[in-house]
Amino acid sequence: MQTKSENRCFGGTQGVFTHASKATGTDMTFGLFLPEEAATGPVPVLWFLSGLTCTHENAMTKAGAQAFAAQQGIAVVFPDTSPRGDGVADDAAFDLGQGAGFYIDATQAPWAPHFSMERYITRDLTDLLASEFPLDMDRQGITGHSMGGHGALTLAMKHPGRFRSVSAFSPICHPTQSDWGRKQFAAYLGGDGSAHDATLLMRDRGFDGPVLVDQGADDQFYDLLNTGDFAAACAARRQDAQVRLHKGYDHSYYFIASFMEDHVDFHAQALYA
Ligand SMILES: N[C@@H](CCC(=O)N[C@@H](CSC=O)C(=O)NCC(=O)O)C(=O)O
Repeated sequence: MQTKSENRCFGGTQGVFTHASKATGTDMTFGLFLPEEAATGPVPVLWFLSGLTCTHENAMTKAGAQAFAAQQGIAVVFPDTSPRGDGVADDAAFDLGQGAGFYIDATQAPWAPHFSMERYITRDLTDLLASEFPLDMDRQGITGHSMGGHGALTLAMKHPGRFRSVSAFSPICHPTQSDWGRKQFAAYLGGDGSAHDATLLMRDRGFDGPVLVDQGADDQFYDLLNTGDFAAACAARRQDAQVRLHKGYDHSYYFIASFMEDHVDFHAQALYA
């Protein structure tokens, strides 16, 4: 692992690191905010999975999570959204290929050799964080935005027992019924992505912990997200969940930053219970 940068931030440190990943077969970059408390012992960790076109940097610099994470004594990890590089497959469209890994493991050419983002997050980066940083991996929460909200909800339900709490900002909630999902599952998996659909996972499995979803009512991508389907699946399952619609807010990081405090506090409540 290589340290790319470290900056003092709200009494803690915002770092950026690169490491070789077996899952992707590439070097990967991530950001990690460590609060002051990490100097004296392991702290809980909150994952932030970013959306289409993002690197590790968007949420790290625009979401405003560090101030609230510092107040709660929680670390925040900001992974990249896909493998990258000249030898890695890509597509001209912004919603496929580099910057659009969808947090699944591709099985189809040309994506399969490098696009294993579920394995990257849940094995490689998890193992690295546990071995290199003062993090309490028994206390993990996960959140994300849009494609990253899909990643947070689906990884939480597909890996029971790993995350104590899950939240999402403007998540892609029902990708098998959306152009943000069908196209990518067809390319990466060669077909149906039902096993990676938050609404279907909620209907069939649910989550053993609290769920929080925030959605802007004036989101320009609203029709691609299907928030109502996820809310209905939560209701049918009687899931411990809040799904909130906020008038006037769009899909941007201004929306995320506006509700970040609520999300960090929501996770802190579960992580310190
Ligand atoms: N370029 C695209 C829109 C891309 C976009 O809005 N990406 C969002 C995530 S969308 C779902 O995953 C994002 O987070 N962008 C980065 C940012 O810093 O805002 C288009 O033109 O439609």
